[in-house]
Amino acid sequence: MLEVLQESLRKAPIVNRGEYPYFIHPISDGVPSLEPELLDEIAEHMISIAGTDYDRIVSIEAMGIPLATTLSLKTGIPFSIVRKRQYGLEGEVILSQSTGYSKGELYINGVNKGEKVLVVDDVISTGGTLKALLPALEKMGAQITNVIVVISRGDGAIQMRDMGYEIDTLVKIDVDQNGVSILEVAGEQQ
Ligand SMILES: O=P(O)(O)OC[C@H]1O[C@H](OP(=O)(O)OP(=O)(O)O)[C@H](O)[C@@H]1O
Ligand SMILES: Nc1nc2[nH]cnc2c(=O)[nH]1
Repeated sequence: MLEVLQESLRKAPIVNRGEYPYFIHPISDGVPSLEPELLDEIAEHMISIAGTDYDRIVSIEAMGIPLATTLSLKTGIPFSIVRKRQYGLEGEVILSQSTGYSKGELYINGVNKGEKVLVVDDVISTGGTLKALLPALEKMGAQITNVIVVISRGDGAIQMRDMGYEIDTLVKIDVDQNGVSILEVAGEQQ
């Protein structure tokens, strides 16, 4: 299951961002090369979880973009990207994002009241990004059908469950100076 993803994670190099051991991977960084085979495997798995009964795919710049694009091409469903840049359009919603290594503002445009949305992203770590985004989408009147994140590190997904949000993750990993260890793969018994 998810063999291409697992193989690529085993090869991921680590760099330090301050105290934070940061893994570098095609899905989370677009580096060194994002292969169609990997995008296809992930998008097919996401569709097997979420189906296609939603009006919009929502993801976050930068590395949500290839995931949302692949899903959109496969499903024919449009997507909106939550940006780190302000546009000042009517209805734009501003929220504060905090991750293990950065803080900043996010700007939501294009999500309409009453829409069913699928939220996808590349990584959940502290959960800071989704803790800000999911309540904001609900406040805008969106109905979140599924939230799917490719790579889970740390306990962000568990914290989100305690807040009442179920996050599907494809692979759970641990990261230290030596590399990535795969702890759990979706659909596989441990
Ligand atoms: O669970 P969290 O601690 O919030 O971390 C997860 C977030 O971190 C990454 O984004 P990043 O802000 O690094 O942006 P990028 O996609 O532009 O690299 C990732 O795409 C998530 O959005
Ligand atoms: N690429 C990458 N993205 C992340 N988002 C949260 N943690 C990480 C990490 O270690 N690497």
